[in-house]
Amino acid sequence: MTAQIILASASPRRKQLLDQIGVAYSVYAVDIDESVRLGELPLAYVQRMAAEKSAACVARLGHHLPILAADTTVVLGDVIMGKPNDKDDALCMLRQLSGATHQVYTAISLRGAEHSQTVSITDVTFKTLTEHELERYWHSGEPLDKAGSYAIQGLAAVFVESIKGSFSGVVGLPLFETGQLLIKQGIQF
Ligand SMILES: Cc1cn([C@H]2C[C@H](O)[C@@H](COP(=O)(O)OP(=O)(O)OP(=O)(O)O)O2)c(=O)[nH]c1=O
Repeated sequence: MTAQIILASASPRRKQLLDQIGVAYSVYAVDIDESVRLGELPLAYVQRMAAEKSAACVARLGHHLPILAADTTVVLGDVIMGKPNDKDDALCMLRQLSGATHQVYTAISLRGAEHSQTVSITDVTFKTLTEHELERYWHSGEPLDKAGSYAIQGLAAVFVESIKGSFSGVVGLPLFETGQLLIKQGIQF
C-alpha cells in the first residue's frame, strides 16, 4: 500500500498501533537529544519532544508526506520518568510507582499542510510491588526501553490495578487523538 504518512519513530509499539487503525506509513526514525530542560514541566517537555522529532524528520525528508511523531513520558507529581539508564534507575522508578497513581503523557505531532499537536494524559494506578516482583521484572528485560521502566502491554499488566484514560496512549500512541489529527488534516484511512 502507498504510504499516506511518515512515522518518525523507531518504536515497534507505535508501528503496531498505527497498523491497528489501518494507516499506511513508511518509517523514518530520528534521534534527538531527549534531555529535560531545567525547570521544564512534563506537559511542555512531551510536547517539545514530539515536535522536535517531527521537525527533525522534516529537516531530513522535506514535506513530501505528512510526518507523525510521538513522545511518551511517565509523570509522578512533577517528576518526569524517561527510560531507565540501568537496573538501579529502573528499580528506583518502579519503587516510586508502587502503590501509587501516576500519569502517562503522550504527545503527538503531525506536520502536514499545518502543524497539529495534542497530548493524551492517562492515570495509571499500581498495586504495591514486592522486592521479589521488582527483581523478577527487571530480569525479564522489559523495563529497559520503556518510559517509567514498565510496559502495560507486557508483564507489567499484572501491576496495574486501574487505568483512566487511553490504553494506546500509555503504550505510545493514543489512537483516538491520532485519528482526530489525521482526519483534521484530511488524511483518510
Ligand atoms: C509506560 C509505557 C511506555 N512504553 C514505551 C512507549 C515508548 O516506545 C517508550 C517511551 O519512549 P519514547 O521516547 O516516547 O519513544 P521511543 O524512543 O521508544 O521511540 P521514538 O522516539 O523513536 O518514537 O516507552 C510502553 O511500551 N509501554 C508502557 O506501558
